[in-house]
Amino acid sequence: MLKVQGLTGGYGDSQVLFGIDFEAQAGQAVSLIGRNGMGKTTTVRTLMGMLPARGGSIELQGKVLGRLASHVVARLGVGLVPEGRRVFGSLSVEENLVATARAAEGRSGWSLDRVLDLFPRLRERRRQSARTLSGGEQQMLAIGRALMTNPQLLVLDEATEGLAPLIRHEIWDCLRTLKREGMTIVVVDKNLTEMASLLDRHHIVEKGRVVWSGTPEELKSRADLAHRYLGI
Ligand SMILES: Nc1ncnc2c1ncn2[C@@H]1O[C@H](COP(=O)(O)OP(=O)(O)OP(=O)(O)O)[C@@H](O)[C@H]1O
Repeated sequence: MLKVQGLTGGYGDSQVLFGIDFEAQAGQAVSLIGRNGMGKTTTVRTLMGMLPARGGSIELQGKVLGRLASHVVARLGVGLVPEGRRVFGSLSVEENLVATARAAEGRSGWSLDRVLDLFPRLRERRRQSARTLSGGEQQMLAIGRALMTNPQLLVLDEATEGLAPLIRHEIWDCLRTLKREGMTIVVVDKNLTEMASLLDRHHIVEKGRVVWSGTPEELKSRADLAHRYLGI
């Protein structure tokens, strides 16, 4: 479904990615983990076409991305839940969701009703402006908004950052539901224990490269890796 090989990139003169390799099979959930500043968000931005890939390749269902504009990447079926949520504060919950809606081509897709079924809290607050929502509710809205684009691949950058444990659990539950329904998911996150039951594979990013990949069980048995690359 998604295959990233030897991806290089960065900002202006500063190279951040030195050869990122990872893949997600259809229906799998995988992570990019690693300490701050190692290139996870830069990988996500490059994947989404927000930064140009300088070298290497990104393939989504056999189509080559990497030099496509972000709206084209979105149209090809990649939904982003960006770091910092970025909901439209002055719009209502419902307006935020409808703003990104795009019909699924030939698939039974996400509708406003289906997103509000997934997040009953958003249904209760559908007429409220997004800025009046709690952080957790804004995160749900950011996920709902990405779903409204009817993605085949959902990419979440620090979706649980700064949220209370109960809300984090709701978000992980929702991602498990989406995975059961066949969604392919890439998450950047720090909560290794909470992610374990969702993920098929972790990828550790260190200085712009994927230096290790394996299952959550394998990572758990390698205290040396957690210490060396994750600072725990
Ligand atoms: N807009 C930018 N312009 C220039 N350099 C940037 C920009 N954004 C990030 N960087 C640099 O790129 C490097 C990788 O940052 P990135 O945000 O990808 O790290 P990360 O692994 O996602 O960590 P974090 O958890 O802190 O977001 C860092 O050295 C950072 O300072």
